[in-house]
Amino acid sequence: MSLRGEVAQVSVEMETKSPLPCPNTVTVRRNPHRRARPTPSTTAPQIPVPSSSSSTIDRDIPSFPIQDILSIEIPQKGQSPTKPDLPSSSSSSTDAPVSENLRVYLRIRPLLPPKATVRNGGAGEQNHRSRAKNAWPQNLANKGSARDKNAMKKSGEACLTVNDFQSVILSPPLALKESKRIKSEVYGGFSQVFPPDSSQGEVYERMLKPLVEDFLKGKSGMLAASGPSGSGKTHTVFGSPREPGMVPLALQQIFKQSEGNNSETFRSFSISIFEINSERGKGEKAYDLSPDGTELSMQQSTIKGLQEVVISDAGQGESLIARAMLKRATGMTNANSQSSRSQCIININSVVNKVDEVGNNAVLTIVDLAGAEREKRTGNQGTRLLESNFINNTSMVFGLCLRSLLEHQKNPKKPLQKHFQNSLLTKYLRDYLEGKKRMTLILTVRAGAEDYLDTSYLLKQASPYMKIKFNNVEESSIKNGNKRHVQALPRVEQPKRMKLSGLEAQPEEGKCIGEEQGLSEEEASQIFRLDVNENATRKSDFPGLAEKERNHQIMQNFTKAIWNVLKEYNQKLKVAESEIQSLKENLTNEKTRSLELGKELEDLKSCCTCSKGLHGDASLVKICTSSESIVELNGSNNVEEKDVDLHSSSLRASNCNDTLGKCDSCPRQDKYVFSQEKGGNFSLKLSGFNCVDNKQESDATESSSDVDIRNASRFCVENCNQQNYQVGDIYPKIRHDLGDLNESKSLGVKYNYPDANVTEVAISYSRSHGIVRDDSCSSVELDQLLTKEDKESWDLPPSPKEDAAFTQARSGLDVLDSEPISGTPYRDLNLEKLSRKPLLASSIWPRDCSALDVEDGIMEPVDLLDPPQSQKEKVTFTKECDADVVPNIEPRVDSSRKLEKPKRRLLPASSILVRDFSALGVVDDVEKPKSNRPGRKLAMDERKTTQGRIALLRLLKINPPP
Ligand SMILES: Nc1ncnc2c1ncn2[C@@H]1O[C@H](COP(=O)(O)OP(=O)(O)OP(=O)(O)O)[C@@H](O)[C@H]1O
Repeated sequence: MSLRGEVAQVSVEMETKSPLPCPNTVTVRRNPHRRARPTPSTTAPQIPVPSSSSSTIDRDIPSFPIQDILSIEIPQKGQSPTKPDLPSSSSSSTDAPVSENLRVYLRIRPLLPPKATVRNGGAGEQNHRSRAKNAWPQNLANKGSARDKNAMKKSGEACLTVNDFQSVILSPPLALKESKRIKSEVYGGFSQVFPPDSSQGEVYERMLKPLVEDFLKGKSGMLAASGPSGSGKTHTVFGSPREPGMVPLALQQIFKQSEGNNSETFRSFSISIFEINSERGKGEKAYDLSPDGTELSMQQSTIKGLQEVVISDAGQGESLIARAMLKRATGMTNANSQSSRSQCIININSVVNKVDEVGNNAVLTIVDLAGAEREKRTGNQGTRLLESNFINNTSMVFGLCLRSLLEHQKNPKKPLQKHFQNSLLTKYLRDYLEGKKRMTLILTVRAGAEDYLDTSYLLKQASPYMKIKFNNVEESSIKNGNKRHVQALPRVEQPKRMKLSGLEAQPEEGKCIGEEQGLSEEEASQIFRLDVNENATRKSDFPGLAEKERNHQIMQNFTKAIWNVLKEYNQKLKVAESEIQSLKENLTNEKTRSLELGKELEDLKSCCTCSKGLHGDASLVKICTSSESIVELNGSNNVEEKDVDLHSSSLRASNCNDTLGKCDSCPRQDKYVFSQEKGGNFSLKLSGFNCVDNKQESDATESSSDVDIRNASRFCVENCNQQNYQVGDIYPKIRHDLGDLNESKSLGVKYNYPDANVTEVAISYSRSHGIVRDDSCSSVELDQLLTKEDKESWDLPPSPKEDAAFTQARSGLDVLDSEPISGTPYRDLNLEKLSRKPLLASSIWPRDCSALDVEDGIMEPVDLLDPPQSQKEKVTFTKECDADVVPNIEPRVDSSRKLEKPKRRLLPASSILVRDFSALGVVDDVEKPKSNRPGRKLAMDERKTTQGRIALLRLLKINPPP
């Protein structure tokens, strides 16, 4: 086809397909076989396209980001091509919210350390070389193919090369290329890519200067540096003395520019700087890095207690920053010898005070994020690893917030996730992360082959961020004259403003605040004075700020004072608590002690009352004698003391738990039965005694209540051991003629109550008539009470244990008084009176005999088993009368009991009996043996020979009977 023919065809096609008028000039390609790319625009920037000669190099590049390139804002004529998207704050004059894209910058850290650079022939030369090495496509476009190959060889060391001022090419290392077939990728859309040889000044000019300019116009903004560990974030933000970073450069510009401002406008600046870190990975904490900084707290998105230090020139600001950097948490890792372990936030605050109106506050925030770390790369372990987790987590949350914002902006139906809640940093930067305020990101990367993974991850993660838009509410508010934005700055707690009118106002203010805080006037004024002094030392050229600062200090001092007061109270409270605790313990101890004492008392009482012998709580009732005799009640205080008619009376007591009973089985009513009733009462019934002697039963039974025991060798008192009741002591009323009773004495007989643990002992015997004892008493127990001689003389089975056993048994005896062999002497004792006064157990023989007094004609008791030493008369009597009968027991006197001297005590019958006998001097009459064993009788006779008898025997020897 001829050229003319081609042109004609094109013309026809255009006429038929396009309704638009035909352009004046039409370019027709000579080579029709090649598809022409759509021409975006005649004014499109000259995008350098790699020539075909570089096809071998770009073989692996998957696709050229043509769409991204096409979406780039086309710079207007005259605009610097290196600033394609620099914001123009004055561009928008409408009242609608200013919407702009998030600016993302990329800075590549040089591969070689700066020192090496210097050694290799100077920074300028090296920078040139570095640029030549990495800045693509300039290298390829400008140099020859041989040099290109060389460059590529060298670039084998680097994974990242600059594609153009807005894009980079990420090439995997050879190993990965071959094994995983990973291809090179182009990442574009950056606001600006800073090649490794970019200076700090360049970066500042392109990246931060526009923000600072806006800041000076009252617009807040934020720059955040993000990237892997050791990629140069801190270097970019703070720099070094030789290469000052963004913050110092910004400060310089701020003060330089504000100097030339309108004199009507007072502008003051302050700096606050703090860090957020996590000690050992546990929780996040914020610390103020300013000179007097302490730990900070955060409420919602507001940091509380953060100090704002007023600065009047850049130098002040720089030195403040330098000091803060010394306080910042850093650590050594394989990736960075001085790796930041915290997120650092610097706020440069600007307060504009115009003469007639309150100006707009603006904040320029610069954030140096701690770099994301891979364990393999950093070699972190232990605490460092925990810190890494915190750092990575914060980076992740930061990224999630931006992603969520992007998705929400793409599809407004998708709710904006509240990822910001997951870290302090994102909480603090909430407004920025929710697209309400302008934000700028700078990504720093290392271009080394070993950094491929880190770099790739960062680029992949960050490349969508560029599409995020900010609806700059703040800016539109300013334009509308709306001052709400001042409140919209949540970062630093605004101190309360206070109105002052000269010096006179000072004490008033102090007082007022004191009242407010609940402090005394003196304290308040003192604090206020302190505050004023402190304030006075501060350099402040700006009255508004000075006032603000002063008020802030006042509040701070008050807070401290209150804190101290609270601390003191807290300490006092603790002391009081500990005192209460100790008192409680004492109380518990005392209670326990009193319980124990109570128990002891109970035990003692029960011991004293011998109540155990009768079913637990039951009282022991002792009957000593017949209707004329004494009724003694042992034990329970609940026993109502009454006059007792032994034949019909009953004693009542509460607390008796056992079943009452009556000894119905007893055939005779001459026995005293102690029994208990159901319902807690007990009663004492006089039922007489059922005293029978095995051999003289008939005599005993027939003799009714008057038992003549003269012929009885043994009297057995029947123990009515019915099921639920016990016979207490049963003492037969033994009536005998005094003259018939030659010798008698009382001993204890051990009663063994089967249902009770305690035994009671009461024995009465008359030498001449035998023994009165309980049938139920085991022979062993009885044996323990009696001596061998007794047994022999009384015809009892011999005991293997003899005296020792007796002594042993004696020690545990609870003894009831023995029944006296009553007779005339009894009547001498004013029995009527005695019978109306029952004795307590403690006064009963043998335990308390020693304590008995002789009063009202009552004879003193003689404890035959344990005679008191003081009573010689009785002891003597016993010896004289019963030297061979009475068990050889050493008298034992309980000294503790001696102390108690009851006034009037009832005498045990036994003692009376003994006394009576001693008085009667009836020794010889004992010679009438009642034993039914002749041999024994003889032996006794031999032993008990009296003088009369000896004389009689002599006579018989001299004159033997025929
Ligand atoms: N553009 C640069 N030019 C020269 N030196 C640089 C550059 N970027 C970084 N460095 C040097 O690299 C080292 C590590 O940089 P820097 O501490 O800023 O890394 P970082 O990203 O802050 O690391 P981290 O997250 O662990 O704190 C420093 O010694 C710094 O001087």
